[in-house]
Formats: sequence, C-alpha cells, structure tokens
Amino acid sequence: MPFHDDSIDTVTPENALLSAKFRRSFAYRTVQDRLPVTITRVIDHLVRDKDHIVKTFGEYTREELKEVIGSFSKLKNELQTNKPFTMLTSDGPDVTSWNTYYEEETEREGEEPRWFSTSLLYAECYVYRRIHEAFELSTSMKTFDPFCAQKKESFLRSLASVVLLGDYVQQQSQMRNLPQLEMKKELLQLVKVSLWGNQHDLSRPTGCELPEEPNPLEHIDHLHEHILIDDSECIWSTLSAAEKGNIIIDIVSDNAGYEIFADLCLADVLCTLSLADKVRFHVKALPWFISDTTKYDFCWLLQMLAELSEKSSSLPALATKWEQYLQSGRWTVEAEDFWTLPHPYSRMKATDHNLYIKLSEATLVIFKGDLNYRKLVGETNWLPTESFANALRGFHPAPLVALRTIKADLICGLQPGQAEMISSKSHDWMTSGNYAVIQFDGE
Ligand SMILES: O=P(O)(O)OC[C@H]1O[C@](O)(CO)[C@@H](O)[C@@H]1O
Ligand SMILES: [Mn+2]
Repeated sequence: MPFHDDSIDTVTPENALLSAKFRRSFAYRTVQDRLPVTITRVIDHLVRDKDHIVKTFGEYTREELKEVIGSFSKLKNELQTNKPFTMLTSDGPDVTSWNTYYEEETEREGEEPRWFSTSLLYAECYVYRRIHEAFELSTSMKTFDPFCAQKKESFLRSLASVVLLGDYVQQQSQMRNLPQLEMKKELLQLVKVSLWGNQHDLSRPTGCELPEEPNPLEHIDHLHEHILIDDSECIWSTLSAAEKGNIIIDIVSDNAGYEIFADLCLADVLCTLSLADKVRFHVKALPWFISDTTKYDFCWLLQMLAELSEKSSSLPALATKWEQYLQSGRWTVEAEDFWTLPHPYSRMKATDHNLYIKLSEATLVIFKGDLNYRKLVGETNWLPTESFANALRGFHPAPLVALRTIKADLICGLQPGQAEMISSKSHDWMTSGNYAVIQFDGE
C-alpha cells in the first residue's frame, strides 16, 4: 500500500503521536488490518441478522438496512484507499464538537486528516463514530447498537467468574467494622479484580479469551508479577484519609459484561467499607470500541443478575442492592458526550469545562482500560521513563488512577531498564493485555 511516506521513520519516534504512518507499529497494523475487519464484521452481522432486525424494527427497515450496509462498504473503501476524513452530517448532539475537531486537526496537520497519517486515536474514534452515523442517518435504526449481541454473549461466557466473584462480594458485604489493615487488603484486592477485568474486551485482535483461571481472586494472584507499576497504596491512602460524608468516586468505565460487573463489585466494596459516599459511573453515549459499556448495557447487566438466581442467590441480592443505590442516587450512571469524542484528556478543560469541573469534585477518579489510558497520556510515544504526571499534560482535575491492562504500544512511568527487561521476557507485552499498570496522580 502506498500510503506511508518513506521519508518517515518506520518505527514511532520518541514523543510522536501514535500513527499508522509509522509502518512498524501497532497503529499501522490496526488501521491496515484490524479496523477493516471491524467494519466487515458489522456488515456480516447485519446481513446475517437481517430478518431478526426487520422483525424488531419493522418492514421499512429492510430498505434502510441496504443503505446502511452500503455506507459501511463505502467507509471501508475510504479507509483502504486512504481518503481524507469528512465532516459528520448527522444531527447528534456531539456533531459540532466532532466537526470542530476535524477543522482543528486539519489546521494542525496542514491538510485534511487521513487514515494513514493522522493519529491512531483520531482514526479509531472516527471509525466508530462513522459506524454510528450510518445508523443515525436512518429513520428506523437511529440508536441501533451493532455490537450489542456480542457484548451479551461475552457476559454469558464469563458467568463462572461472575458467580465466583458475586458470591465473594456478597459474603464480604456482611462483614462490618473490619480493622484498617483488613479493609485495605479487601479494597486493594477488588482494585486488582477490576484491573484484570479489563482483559475482557472484544476489540482485541483475537477477541476476548477468557483467563484459564475462572476464579478472579485466584487469577489476580497469578498475575501479581505482571503489574509493572503498582500505585494501589495511593488509592488506599487517598480514600482512608478522606473526610467521611462527601467522598465522591468517579469511575470512567470501559467494557461491558464481566469488566463492568467487576467495577460494580469494586464500587460495592467501596460503599460497604464506607470509603465512598457516592459513586458516579461514566459510560458511553454510543456504541464504542466494540465492547464499551452504554447505559443500555449497564441496565441489561442488572436485569440479568436479577434473573440469575439458579446460578447463585448472590447475584439477585447484589442486583437488588445496586438498584437501591441507583434509586437513592448513591450511585449514578452518566453518559457525557466527551467520552466518545476523539480528544485527549488534556483538552477536556477547554472542550468540556463542565465535565472537568464535575470531575474536580471527586475524591478519586478511576480510569478503566487501555483507551482511557491512551487519552490520558495524549496518545504519545513517551519515553517509558517519562513521569505519569508530566504525560498527563496538565490534566489534573482531582487525584486520579488508571487501571489499565496494556494493549497499545505506549507507556510511561517505568523505572530505567524496566521496559528492556520486560521486552526480553515477552516480545508482545505492550499489546497482549497480559501486563498491567495501576498508575496514580495526586497533583
Ligand atoms: O477496552 P480497552 O481496554 O480500552 O481496549 C481497547 C483497545 O483496543 C484496541 O483497539 C487494541 O486492542 C486499542 O486500540 C484500544 O486501546
Ligand atoms: Mn473498551
């Protein structure tokens, strides 16, 4: 393919934005191979499920489906022939922000953004927004989620882990007045369960492989050595020192199914231990990176748990408690548009000031997953030893922590020599999701 510029280094230079213009990079493989596969799979799903979709949305949808499928073939062709991006033409509430971003990037790059020259972050976000736009432009399928069935199936595949974790959390919630050391152990254990829950995402090249060890509490022990940076002590010190009564925790969620279940378990433990007075879950306003959680996915999960009594009585009990938390406002589920824009988080203050102010109210903001990490550190190929605080480039709304399994080739905050040491053990440690970080910033 003639889309790379031979004058540009083939590996991503230090401090450059990840981009498919660097041929020997994860970004190139993603744009060249993985994104077209994502589009093809959506087309296949629509073709295969046509009758079912028509039955759900009405006969009129049959014609519209043809148009939607046509627009995906066009999108795939635009990608594979490296056409310039275009402005969005649908009427979603985020369209102006997307188009402003397009203009800003055009100015910054000196030409219209293209698949094989812009940042990977922009290219990947743009593909998911264009997929949504095709539905939005229809009249009968405006809110259709083409990944919904996959998300549900993946949750059901992980039921064994869900039951084991649910039983444990339900049993622990009966225990009151734990000594401080026990509380800390309990909290950090659930932090790690939530961290490794991030292995469950469907946009991995091989799909979601379930861990061999179904018990999440055992699984975290096996992976102890794979946490390359572990700032979890800072989570404990921040929360245990916070003044009771107004401890707000924001969880900027990632994937639906098992991962969000693990996050809910973490939130449950935070409430039981009186380490959180309020938990706000931030989910996605539209289908995103295949498996990210939408409000629908969140509600579906609670409904499923309520119906799973034959698997374990803990699951309906947790569902009831969590519904109560939601009804009382102790927990909220919010879907701000900013999370499905392509901006790195250093641009949040200028782009969505209200969201930045809202996060500033928090005692701790927990960012889940790889994509959130990429946005936190600005999609930049930092020297692995660059500090996390610097990589955030001024994004310090409140104390924050990233719980990320590593799936894209960027990292910061490592010790000198650490990256080289891990590379010698595992050639694909940056993309396999088998290594992780718990990185805290308290500035
Ligand atoms: O669900 P997560 O942890 O954000 O991972 C999604 C990741 O999937 C990828 O597409 C790679 O597998 C990354 O680009 C992205 O960061
Ligand atoms: Mn995700």
